[in-house]
Amino acid sequence: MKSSFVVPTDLDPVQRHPKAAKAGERMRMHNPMCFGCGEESPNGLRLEMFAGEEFTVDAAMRVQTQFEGGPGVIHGGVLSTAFDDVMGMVPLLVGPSAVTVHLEVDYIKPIPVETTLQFRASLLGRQRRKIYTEGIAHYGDPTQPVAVAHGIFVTINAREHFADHLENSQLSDEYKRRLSRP
Ligand SMILES: CCCCCCCCCCCC(=O)SCCNC(=O)CCNC(=O)[C@H](O)C(C)(C)COP(=O)(O)OP(=O)(O)OC[C@H]1O[C@@H](n2cnc3c(N)ncnc32)[C@H](O)[C@@H]1OP(=O)(O)O
Repeated sequence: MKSSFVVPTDLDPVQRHPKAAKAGERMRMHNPMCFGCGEESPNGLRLEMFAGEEFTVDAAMRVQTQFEGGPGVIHGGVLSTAFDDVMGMVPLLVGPSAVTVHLEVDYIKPIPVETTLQFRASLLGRQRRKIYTEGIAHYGDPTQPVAVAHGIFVTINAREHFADHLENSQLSDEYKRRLSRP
């Protein structure tokens, strides 16, 4: 079944945040311990994200043998994790931190292990705190996606949102210093 994801028509205007990464620049990790993009996450995907033109984010992921789900092909949950993280960087082009409230994936073709997937995430629109995004994954030809995802991210006040959970972070001391309540 194809996606039933609906973007509202009464969207708010958006502008690229003046401090957002420029096209071609690597985007900053939101958390070094993030399973998706954190450079210090011991077993994470370690995705490197690059800002694209307008409101797009690009990333590549080698499908390691340990990502196997069905015999010889990627696990669907690993793919959705990658989508979540790549699309989760789109709000940072607009400005605010945001977290996933809705994520859906259409799996179009089996994706063999030991291939390299290219991701492109795009902003579909913003309405109040909701940021609507789309992601595609392909092997090199964006017109032939092997999977397509849609996600809604809701902006948060990171200091408040994570305040009760900092103790659990693998970087708890660092976060308590940066984000704890005054
Ligand atoms: C250090 C830097 C870190 C930076 C952090 C960067 C992280 C990126 C990492 C990757 C992303 C993740 O994995 S994030 C991890 C997974 N996600 C989460 O843990 C989020 C859990 N959910 C929540 O905590 C909560 O639902 C919040 C805070 C997001 C929203 O709650 P709230 O503040 O009470 O707001 P609420 O009124 O409910 O919702 C606001 C608007 O969103 C809509 N909305 C809410 N849920 C949904 C939904 N499922 N589908 C559609 N729409 C929804 C509401 O209708 C409303 O629209 P309207 O009334 O305006 O029409």
